[in-house]
Amino acid sequence: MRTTVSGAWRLLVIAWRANRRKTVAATVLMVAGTVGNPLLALVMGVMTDAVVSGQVGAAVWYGVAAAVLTIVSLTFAHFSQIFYTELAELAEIPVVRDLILLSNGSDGIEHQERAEYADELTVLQRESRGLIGALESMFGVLGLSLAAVFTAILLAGLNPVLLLLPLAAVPPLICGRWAESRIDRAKTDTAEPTRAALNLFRLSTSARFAGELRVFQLSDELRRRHMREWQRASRGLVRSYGMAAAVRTLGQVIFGLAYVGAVLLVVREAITGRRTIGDVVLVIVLATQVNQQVTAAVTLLATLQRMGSMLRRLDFVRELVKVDYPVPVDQEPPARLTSGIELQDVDFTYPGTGDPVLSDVSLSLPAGSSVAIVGENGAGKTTLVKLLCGLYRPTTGQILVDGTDLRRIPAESWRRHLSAGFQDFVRFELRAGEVVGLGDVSRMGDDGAILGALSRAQGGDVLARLEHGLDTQLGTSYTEGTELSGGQWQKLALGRALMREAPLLLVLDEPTSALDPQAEHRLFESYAQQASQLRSSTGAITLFVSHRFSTVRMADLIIVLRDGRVVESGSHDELMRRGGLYADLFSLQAEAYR
Ligand SMILES: Nc1ncnc2c1ncn2[C@@H]1O[C@H](COP(=O)(O)OP(=O)(O)OP(=O)(O)O)[C@@H](O)[C@H]1O
Repeated sequence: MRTTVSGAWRLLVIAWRANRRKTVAATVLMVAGTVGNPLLALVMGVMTDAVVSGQVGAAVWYGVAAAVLTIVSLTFAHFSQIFYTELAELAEIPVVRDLILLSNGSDGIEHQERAEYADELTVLQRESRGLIGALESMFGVLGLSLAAVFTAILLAGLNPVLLLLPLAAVPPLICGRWAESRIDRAKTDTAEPTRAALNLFRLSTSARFAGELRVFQLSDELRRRHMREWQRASRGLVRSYGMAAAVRTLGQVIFGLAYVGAVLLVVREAITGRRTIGDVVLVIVLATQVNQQVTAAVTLLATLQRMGSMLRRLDFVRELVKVDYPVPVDQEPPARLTSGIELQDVDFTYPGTGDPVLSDVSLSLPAGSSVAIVGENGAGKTTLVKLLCGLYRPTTGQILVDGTDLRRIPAESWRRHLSAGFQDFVRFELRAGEVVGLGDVSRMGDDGAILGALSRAQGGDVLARLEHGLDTQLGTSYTEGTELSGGQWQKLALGRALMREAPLLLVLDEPTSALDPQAEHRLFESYAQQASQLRSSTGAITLFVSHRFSTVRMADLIIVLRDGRVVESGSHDELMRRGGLYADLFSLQAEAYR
């Protein structure tokens, strides 16, 4: 019950914040519409008595009143609907905004690895569309509560025993609530197969994967898997819907028996002359209305309960993404790096997994240096990059930025001083200028800055081929959209990474994997020039991950990772002289290119 009441209250607050005038109008119309019903029953009762006793004039007036009340009941609820549908559209915005913020607005991304978070988010995304129905229910319940009070007063006036009639409404209510919780539980239990099925659906319908799916003839296999997951989810849901329907029917049957009893009671009193025919009409109409009120209340309360659960889920996810800060977050990043970034005895294990991915990593990245990280697949390179970006926190050990624990620097501030290009970059389907400009939102409209970043990213050739230059709409989601090759998309992503001209740390995690070796080489040469300027202005560190040793050798410091541990570090010449893993890998690749 608490979920329903608090859900209704929160909905009212959401509606009020969305638009006060419309909230008041919707409430007044809805209340007037529903309260008209019990009044109509009263008028019909007295009208019947007037007819029976031959008072023609009074009977006509009562008839007119009954007609007016009927029109009010029928139309006001309808007009109210116009207001709350509009309200719901407005109210949905903050809820959706909350969902987006919860998915992407938190400091780290640990929570996104957690299954319970993903499950809750799946249900939330599905349920958030139910806001229109929920607002309707909230106003409906408001009107029904008032109507129920009126009805109870009228019934008590006839015979206090009839007050038991609204009480008979309790079993259907309890049954309805139980049914709704059962459905809610089933939704949580089936969130995982639902998510898997949706992912498979997206995979099967996205143009991006179409080529691979065709070549490997995977469409049947994906369809089979999709069907299996969907059936797994549906089985659980259908079972719960069936049980819920049976229990709801049981509640209605109990009420039906009470209804018949109430009518018989007043009919018997009328036969003995203690009640008028009008009273019989009144009780028949009122009892019918109580039945309608109860049926409506069960449905409306179920919707409200569902929305209450959704809002509670939102709170749960909000709690989940909250980071507890073991140290005070009270430092700002330096304006320029003087000593650099140091990792001290850093261990890291992904949340929910057992094996450490990084162990005992101690490193010093000097201010103004370019650093390359190399290692085999799965060695932990990307993980190290994510720790430096503050997307995860070390499980033990610490990262110091010019001597300050990174945990003491607010994530927001640190990110303002970072820039990054990732291997799995995002293909934003926007205008070309925006795709690059997103790297520094404050200068998104600055074509000069965008062109500068693109030229540093060696992306001038991509722009030259676009019909409307920076204004070209990209992506296949648009009729007019131009599709780019993987390497062209990557050059724009690189441009995005180079939009911020004075970051303290620039991270390039295999940002050139889709480029040919010459393009990658040219890019890093050009970047090396820029880096030397940055070195003197901000002491920036450039950290890049690459499997191409012709690029790696240009770095001031090369770090070699193996199984999450640093096995070697030094300049190219030092590492070659040492003749260890780096020298082996370098020679192997040089051989292959010969
Ligand atoms: N989100 C995650 N949750 C759990 N384990 C993960 C996650 N991401 C990576 N791992 C594991 O951490 C290890 C290191 O992965 P990481 O991506 O850091 O390697 P990498 O050196 O960048 O590899 P590659 O060269 O293939 O990109 C791998 O064993 C991987 O399975």
